[in-house]
Amino acid sequence: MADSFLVTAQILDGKATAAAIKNELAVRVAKLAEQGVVPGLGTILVGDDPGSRAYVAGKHRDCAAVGIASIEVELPAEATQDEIAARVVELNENPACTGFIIQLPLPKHVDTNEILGLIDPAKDADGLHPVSLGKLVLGQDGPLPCTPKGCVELLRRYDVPIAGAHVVVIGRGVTAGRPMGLLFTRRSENATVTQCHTGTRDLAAVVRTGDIVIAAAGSAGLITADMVKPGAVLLDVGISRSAEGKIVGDIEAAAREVSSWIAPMPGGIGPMTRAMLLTNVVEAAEAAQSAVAQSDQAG
Ligand SMILES: Nc1nc(=O)c2c([nH]1)NC[C@@H]1CN(c3ccc(C(=O)N[C@@H](CCC(=O)O)C(=O)O)cc3)C=[N+]21
Repeated sequence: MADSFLVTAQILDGKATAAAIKNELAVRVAKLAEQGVVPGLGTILVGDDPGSRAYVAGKHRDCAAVGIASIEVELPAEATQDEIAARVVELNENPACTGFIIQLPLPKHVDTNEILGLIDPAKDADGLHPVSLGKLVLGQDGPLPCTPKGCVELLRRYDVPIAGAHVVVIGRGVTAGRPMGLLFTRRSENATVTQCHTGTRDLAAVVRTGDIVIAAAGSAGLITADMVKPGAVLLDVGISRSAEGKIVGDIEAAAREVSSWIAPMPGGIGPMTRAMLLTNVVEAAEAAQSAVAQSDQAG
């Protein structure tokens, strides 16, 4: 009954969940340390966009909290393709760096795909290397893109059912929308996904069919309350800034009154994305360590 949802949605608290995940990771990092392994996250930041700088700083704070070492590479906005490529190769070869990311977007004069393709797939912490995305398509194990992985993890930790749900994704960007559809349609998630984008003819009609609506368009207030099926679960992934510099999501505030659960922006998927980056770094270090232990045993 629609009326039963005319109450404010319960919050999928990404900040609290990310904090719990970080506590779990700290234990795993301590175990690795006992075996002499210290995971190290590298970041490459090009230019001085204040938003990007703040995200990268947040990632390094997270690392410190969990016991992961961090390696910060910064380049000016004018850095050439070759200069950026050289720093990627450097991190590929640096044994202290077990995983790294290139903060996106890169300046316009840079060929982003070429740079992403230079990352050693074994050190791809973001799951955005073509090999990692290919593995996701093929159903092979590999690092998963952090934002979609964070969406699945948040829903799981609140016992929101995913299997069989109709998930409507709005957006097809490489970090969020595109891999979102790939993740939610895996056998292990088993959702039915409709991927919407700027070419979608009647967005409102499609969104209204969603049991779970994941808004990753980066268009402030795009999803309005009237588009939401009563009782739907909403994940707000889009990030824009208002004229006053406030963070605004893709989902208008009034939509909370019709939904059952919402991951708000901020406080929802952003912190989960960061927690999944740490998770990818720890998982890769654990996999490398157990491979070493096994070959030691084989003698
Ligand atoms: N290679 C690459 N990988 C990324 O994962 C990546 C990227 N490039 N470029 C930019 C986007 C954006 N992104 C965010 C992560 C966390 C928050 C986050 O934690 N936000 C807080 C608010 C932070 C604040 O107050 O500024 C929140 O939602 O509560 C936001 C945005 C990762 N991205």
